[in-house]
Amino acid sequence: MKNTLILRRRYRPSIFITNTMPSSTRFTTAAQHQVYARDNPRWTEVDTYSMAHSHPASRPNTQALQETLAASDASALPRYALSAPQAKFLALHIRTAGVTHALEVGTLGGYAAIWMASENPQLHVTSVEYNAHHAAVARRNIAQAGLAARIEVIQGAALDVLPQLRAAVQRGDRPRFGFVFIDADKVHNWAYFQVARDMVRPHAVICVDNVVRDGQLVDGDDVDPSVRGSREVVENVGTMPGVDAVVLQTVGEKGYDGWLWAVVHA
Ligand SMILES: C[S@@+](CC[C@H](N)C(=O)[O-])C[C@H]1O[C@@H](n2cnc3c(N)ncnc32)[C@H](O)[C@@H]1O
Repeated sequence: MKNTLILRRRYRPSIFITNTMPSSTRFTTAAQHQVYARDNPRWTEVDTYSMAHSHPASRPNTQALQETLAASDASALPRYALSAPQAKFLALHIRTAGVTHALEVGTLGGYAAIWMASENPQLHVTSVEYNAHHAAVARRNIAQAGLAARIEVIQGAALDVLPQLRAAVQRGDRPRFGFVFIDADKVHNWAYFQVARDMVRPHAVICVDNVVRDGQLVDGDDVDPSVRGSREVVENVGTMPGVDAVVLQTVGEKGYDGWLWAVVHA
C-alpha cells in the first residue's frame, strides 16, 4: 500500500505538466510525444515491479515465455507482442469466462497465444498469421513450450482465412469461439470484427488491440491507415445489434494505447 502511494505521488507531476500544456502545443511532433508519453519509464517500471510480484519467476510458464521472447528476437521478429501484464489479463479473462476455444488474429512469435494456453489447460487457441517466417517461428516456440496440441497456427491473410473458419464453424466442423483477440494489420479491424462476430458463442468477448494509438484515435483527419482502421471499428461497433463495447485506454511498457473490448450477447 505504501509503495503504491509513493509511486502515484511521483507519477502525478508528469501528468499534470502534460495536461496543462495547451492542446495546440501538446504532442505536436513525434519527438515531443516521446518525451511526454511513450517513453515514460515509470510505466515500464510499474509493469516490471507488479509482474515480479503477481507472477513470480517460479511460475511454471515463466521459462517458456522468456524463451519465446528470446527466440523471437533471435529470429529478428519485431517486438510487437503484448506486454506480460496485457497477455496475462487476457489469460485471466479466459479463465474467468471458462473459455475453451479462442481465436487470435496476428500470431507473431506466439507470445500471447502461449500466455493464454499455458494459463488455461482447458483452452485451444487458433491463431492466424500472414507472415510465413512469423508463423514458422511461432510454431517452433509453441512446440518448445509443449503446447503444439492446443495452439494451432494457420498461415494466411486473415481476410482469406477468417471466412474459411467461419464456414467451418457454421457447418459445425469447428466449435464457436469464446474469446477473439484481433491484433494484426489495423486497416481491416472492422472486417475482422464482423467475421469474428459470426463465429462466437453468446457472451464471448472480442478484443481489438491498439485502437488508441497514443491518442491518435480522436484525430479525424489523420490519414494513417491504422488510425482510420481503428476509428472505423470504434465508430461502427456501437451500432451492431447484440454487441456492447467499450474502449479502455492503457499505459505500460508498450506506451500509451488501449483496446476495444466488446461483449457479444446473442
Ligand atoms: C502485433 S503482432 C501480433 C502479436 C501477438 N498477438 C502477440 O501479442 O504475441 C501482428 C502480427 O499480425 C500479422 N499480420 C499482419 N497483417 C496480417 C494479416 N492481414 N493477416 C494475418 N496476420 C497479419 C503480422 O505479421 C504480425 O505478426
